[in-house]
Amino acid sequence: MNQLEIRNLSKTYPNGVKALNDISITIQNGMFGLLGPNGAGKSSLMRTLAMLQEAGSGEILFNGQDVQKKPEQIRSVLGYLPQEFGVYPKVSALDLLDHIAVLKGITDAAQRKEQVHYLLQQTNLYEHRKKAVHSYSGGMRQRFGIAQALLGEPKLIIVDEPTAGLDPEERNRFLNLLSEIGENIIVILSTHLVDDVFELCSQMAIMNRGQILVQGNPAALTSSLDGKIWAKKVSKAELLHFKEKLQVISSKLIAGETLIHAEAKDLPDVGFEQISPSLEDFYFSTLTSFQK
Ligand SMILES: Nc1ncnc2c1ncn2[C@@H]1O[C@H](COP(=O)(O)OP(=O)(O)OP(=O)(O)O)[C@@H](O)[C@H]1O
Repeated sequence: MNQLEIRNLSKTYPNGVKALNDISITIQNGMFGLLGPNGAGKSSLMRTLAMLQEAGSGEILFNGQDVQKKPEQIRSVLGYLPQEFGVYPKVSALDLLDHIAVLKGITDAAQRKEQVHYLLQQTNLYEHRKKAVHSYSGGMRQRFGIAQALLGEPKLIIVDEPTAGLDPEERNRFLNLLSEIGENIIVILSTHLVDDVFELCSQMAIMNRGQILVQGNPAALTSSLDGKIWAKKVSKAELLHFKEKLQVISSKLIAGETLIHAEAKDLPDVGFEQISPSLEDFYFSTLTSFQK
């Protein structure tokens, strides 16, 4: 079992933005989802864990080893798929993967060939291996991103917003691939897509303004709201009224009508219907109570 321990991690950028504010969390094998709105600090945490930037203070331990004191030890067991993978040169997936494998220190040619071929197959890119990566679709590029992150058999994979811009079929294929990988290593998935976390992750945390607000198992966190979520379709005027009067956690336009979800122990008002909570309700409930 691998273990990543983050202790009292803080990071302030030179412009004064405190992107990480005393974060402590322990993560073990499996898929770990990190949810939070734009600007919450997810990417800052991912980049710090991937050792692309230094933390201001705090400790990161991987399997008991202090990562910041011995960065080369974690680099050798780390795979990282950034939010934007940059521009690909006009070379084939096969050649590019082979080249990245060399950079990752896999110097034995036979071993490299075996790993590159295996990963192209695992990510369903084998038949497209001779095509240039820059000609790939968004989903294929993301799968290529995972193939390169998996080179060197890492024990920790960090994936930042991987399904943004993918169509539903490509998204499914990508998520299935991630969940296969997540069985034996730690996979940290940073996203603002609540569904991705619910479908895939056994553990999760919600982050906002540089802090971890809550962590746990997605289904258990969701059921902590059992009996407390109420829904009603409302007009614009009613929306304002209810926002003042009740703990409205979300409002959504559905087929031209506004559907609100409110959190309350008992029936909040006439016309509200009790519904089973979703992880999205838990997410909005957490963010709403934090903002108050
Ligand atoms: N290099 C930087 N210099 C200064 N401020 C930064 C830098 N990178 C991020 N920030 C700021 O730090 C805060 C956290 O940003 P971060 O990108 O980590 O959030 P995020 O949760 O990943 O958001 P998003 O989903 O939009 O990527 C934001 O206020 C952002 O503007």
